[in-house]
This record gives sequence, structure tokens and C-alpha cells, in this order.
Amino acid sequence: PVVFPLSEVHFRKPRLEDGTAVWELVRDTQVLDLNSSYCYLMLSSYFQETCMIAERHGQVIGFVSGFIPENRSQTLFIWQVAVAKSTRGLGIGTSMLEKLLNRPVCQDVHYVETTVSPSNAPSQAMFQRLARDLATELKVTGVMGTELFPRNNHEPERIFRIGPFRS
Ligand SMILES: CC(=O)NCC[C@H](N)C(=O)O
Repeated sequence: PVVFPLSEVHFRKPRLEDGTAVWELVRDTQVLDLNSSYCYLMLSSYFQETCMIAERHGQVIGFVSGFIPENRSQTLFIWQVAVAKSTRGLGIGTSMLEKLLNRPVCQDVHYVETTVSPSNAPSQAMFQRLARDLATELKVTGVMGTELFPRNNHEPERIFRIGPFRS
């Protein structure tokens, strides 16, 4: 993996034109669920306030998708966090999450919820770090079991809840 300062990374809202690059980034992680390319176009347009792009030298190296559930305005649900394999371990994932939480749309957010599969240790560590940085707790509040997925061919998804913060 390459090493470079985060100051070389540009964080911004996604645009429609990022759709394919995001689809390729998620595909290349080989651990996340690859949604349809159309889904990433939707996220990059209708959910751009709660999504984040990280880019360096014009290359998309990170992506976060999320939304605020319409009936739970104090919670930001983080859907996917994707970081290019070659740029892992530099804190890009944590930076995307913290910058996303600093957006005006998240000014009343006091909880983050997300799901992480048991085999995704880097993602679990990233959320534990986020809880520490926010001086709050991470709790496992539930799980989406394998039986919920077609042909049982998906790992369970443990539901994490981080908060309260900024209360
Ligand atoms: C935080 C995160 O990336 N969760 C992944 C959930 C699921 N496996 C997916 O890839 O959408």
C-alpha cells in the first residue's frame, strides 16, 4: 500500500458522474455487497448530502453512502464505507465519516447506525475508532441473520449503534 498525508485527499459530495467510479471501487473491495450501477447513480444524486467521496489525483479512493431514516431524524445510517485497497490504514474511512457528520444535514444527529459482517475486521475497527473519537459507546443492538438473504449465501450483518454524541 502507498502512504501519503490526508492533506492530499479531497473530500466532497458525490456527483452523478462519479457513479461508475464508485461502482468500480465497491466492486474492487471484494468484501462489500456490490449494488447496481444505477443504485450508485441514485446515491450520487438523491442522497448526495449524506454520501461522501474521497479522491486523490483525480482518482476516487473512498466512498461512504448513508441516509437519515425519515422517522429517526437523530440517526445517520451508514450504508457502505469503501476505501481502495491500496490506500487502507491511513484513516480515510474515519475521515470520511467524521466529515460527513460535520455537514449541516447532520447537525441534529446524535447516533450513527450501521451493519458490519463478522469477517470485516477493518470496518469493525473503524467504527470502534469513530465511537472513541466521538467520546461515546458502540453497542451491537441486533443482527440481520443469514436466513434473511436469498439461499442463505450472505454473512450475518451485525447492527452497530454509536452514540449518543453531541447531545
Ligand atoms: C459499513 C459497511 O460498509 N457495511 C456494509 C454492509 C453491507 N455488507 C454492504 O456491503 O452494503
